[in-house]
Amino acid sequence: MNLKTYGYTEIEAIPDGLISGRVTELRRERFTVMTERGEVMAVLKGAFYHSAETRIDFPCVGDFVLLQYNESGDSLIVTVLPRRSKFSRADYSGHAAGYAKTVREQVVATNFDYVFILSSLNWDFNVTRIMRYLTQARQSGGQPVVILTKADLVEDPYRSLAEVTNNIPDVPVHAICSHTGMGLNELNPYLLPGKTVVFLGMSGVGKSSLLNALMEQEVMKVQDIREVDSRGRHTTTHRQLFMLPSGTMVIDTPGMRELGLIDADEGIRASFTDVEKWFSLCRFTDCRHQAEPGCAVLAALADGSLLRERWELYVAQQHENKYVQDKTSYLIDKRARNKMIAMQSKQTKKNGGWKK
Ligand SMILES: Nc1nc2c(ncn2[C@@H]2O[C@H](COP(=O)(O)OP(=O)(O)OP(=O)(O)O)[C@@H](O)[C@H]2O)c(=O)[nH]1
Ligand SMILES: [Zn+2]
Repeated sequence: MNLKTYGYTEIEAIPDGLISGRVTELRRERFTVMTERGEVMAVLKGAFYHSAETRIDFPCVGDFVLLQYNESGDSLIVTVLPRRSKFSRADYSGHAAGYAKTVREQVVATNFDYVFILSSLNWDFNVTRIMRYLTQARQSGGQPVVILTKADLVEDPYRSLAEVTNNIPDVPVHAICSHTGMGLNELNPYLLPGKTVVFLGMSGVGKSSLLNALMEQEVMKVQDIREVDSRGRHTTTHRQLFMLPSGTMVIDTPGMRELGLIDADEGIRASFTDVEKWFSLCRFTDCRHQAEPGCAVLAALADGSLLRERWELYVAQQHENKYVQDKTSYLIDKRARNKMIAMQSKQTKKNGGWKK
């Protein structure tokens, strides 16, 4: 096995006794690592737990690492090599978002080349949301590509496609259908050997379906969603870095999926300083900029110093933000609930199982 297949570029010198590898899976504290000697199981060297300042320093799926190879047991990961791109999410450690004492950063995927921003062409289609993801994608260090899914569900996918292109002319946009294979060949230029892709997008947009289509087999269970409310359910297999027949890798971690819901508040703020600067000039500090007397926003709109389209885009983004936040807290609650169920069933097992 040549690790170059996995996108590895040699660093200057690997210290004696160590070999390099790429993390393909992470379950609790155990790692599956692809190395030149094949796939190995590994754990972190103890020093990690003492020296790592935050969880950012811990390896995650996609990372290139150096490890002490162990023929008869778990190998030991000693170093994480520098990352060229990464996605991280806030780690609320099981607390509700508002109550978490310390929100730590947790890295969920690294060393990818492309970020496929998936957005469904069904009724849920929303350019503003795509732009939010774009902000996130750009911050990650990967190259964004917008993919409009479920092209079979609309009469004219190219109208929406044009709408996206008009708003973000510098990013490639493709319309696809994972069921019929329509448009999939347009993705070939990105799907090169040794390259790595991550998918970013709301639950139910068709990430699993696209992965299955590209794998040319079902590796990820797709469950029916009700198109009415677009809520999808997925059962993730445990593999997290997939090797496509084309030699391209796709990283699909649970964390990456949650990221599809996380608030890109900062990104929005940074791109709307021209709008938010008016807020401090309103007479009331809690001004909602709707009909309040002395509202600087309304005045700026009236005299043209703030463009109406700009204001509407801002309001739309805020709206979307709220929706995403609600969905995020739903997920956090769900995670906490699952944890509790797991703990309870562990306890039940300890006590000799369910009484018949
Ligand atoms: N009509 C149509 N439906 C699709 C297409 N791709 C996916 N779907 C459907 O959309 C639903 C959700 O698809 P998934 O692939 O599970 O979506 P996901 O993004 O993985 O969702 P999560 O696992 O919740 O993150 C399923 O019912 C799919 O059959 C498509 O190209 N056309
Ligand atoms: Zn105001």
